Amino acid sequence: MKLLEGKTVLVTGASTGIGRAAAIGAAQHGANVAINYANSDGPAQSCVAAIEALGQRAIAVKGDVADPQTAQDFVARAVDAFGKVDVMVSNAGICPFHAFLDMPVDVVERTFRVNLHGAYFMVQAAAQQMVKQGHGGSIVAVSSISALVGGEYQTHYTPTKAGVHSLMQSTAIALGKHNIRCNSVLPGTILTEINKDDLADDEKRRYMEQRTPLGRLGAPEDLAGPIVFLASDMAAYVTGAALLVDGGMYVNLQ
Ligand SMILES: NC(=O)C1=CN([C@@H]2O[C@H](COP(=O)(O)OP(=O)(O)OC[C@H]3O[C@@H](n4cnc5c(N)ncnc54)[C@H](O)[C@@H]3O)[C@@H](O)[C@H]2O)C=CC1
Ligand SMILES: C[C@H](O)[C@@H]1OC(=O)[C@H](O)[C@@H]1O
Repeated sequence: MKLLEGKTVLVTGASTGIGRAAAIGAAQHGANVAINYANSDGPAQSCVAAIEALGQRAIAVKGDVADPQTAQDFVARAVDAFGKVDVMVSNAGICPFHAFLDMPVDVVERTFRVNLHGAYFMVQAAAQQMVKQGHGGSIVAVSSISALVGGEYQTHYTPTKAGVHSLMQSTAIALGKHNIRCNSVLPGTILTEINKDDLADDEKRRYMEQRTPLGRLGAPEDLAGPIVFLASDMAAYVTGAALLVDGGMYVNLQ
């Protein structure tokens, strides 16, 4: 069964990792997909090609989500290409691991701007378009297990993920009257570019694996199903929710 047949899905930060898996997962479920990306064109074009190989349409739009204008441009380009916006997956994020006491100001500010401001303006731009269209929509934000627990080298990052989770709770209220649902996914530790260096430390990686009741760290594709579900009408009465996708890591105290 295809859960997103005929829908237009937008995904930010979709040239790699969880965003790419979500974009391809949406296409596997019948959606046309617009992806936002920040850096090199090659990975974004590869994602577009993977979607087209599934028989769906795709566009890639370059832009830094920290700039509010990027959100307006991304939504406008998606509407030009596909006529509407049904789903926004706000995924783009950074996590430059760093100790707290000597954290550089520019690292804090950039992390806040990309992860939290970026999500805010993307969600707002998508919601403005959905309200104009008048037939509801679904917004899924990629928050984190880090919205619920801390990290010694993530003092600038975990507040942004708590903020994204909180943003979905408040926008669920603000947008419910328009039948726009807002939910977040809270991934645990997923093997992607964002933590490649951090998990190159074998001891740390083994520790994280051992903390996970399912016995392995996650793959980007582990997020595709939960994101597609929340985006789809299968979740028609789900809004303001946060879905942990962490192999059980959060509940594993001892
Ligand atoms: N990998 C993990 O263990 C977890 C990741 N997350 C979140 O998942 C999301 C995706 O990250 P991953 O797939 O893991 O890593 P990733 O590094 O593969 O993906 C992040 C994407 O965001 C893009 N991006 C970064 N800054 C951007 C900007 N200013 N404008 C537009 N795009 C930008 C990157 O180019 C990249 O494609 C992030 O929000 C991250 O915080 C949440 C929990 C766990
Ligand atoms: C980047 C980290 O490995 C990852 O990011 C998160 O949000 C998780 O909590 C992991 O720490």
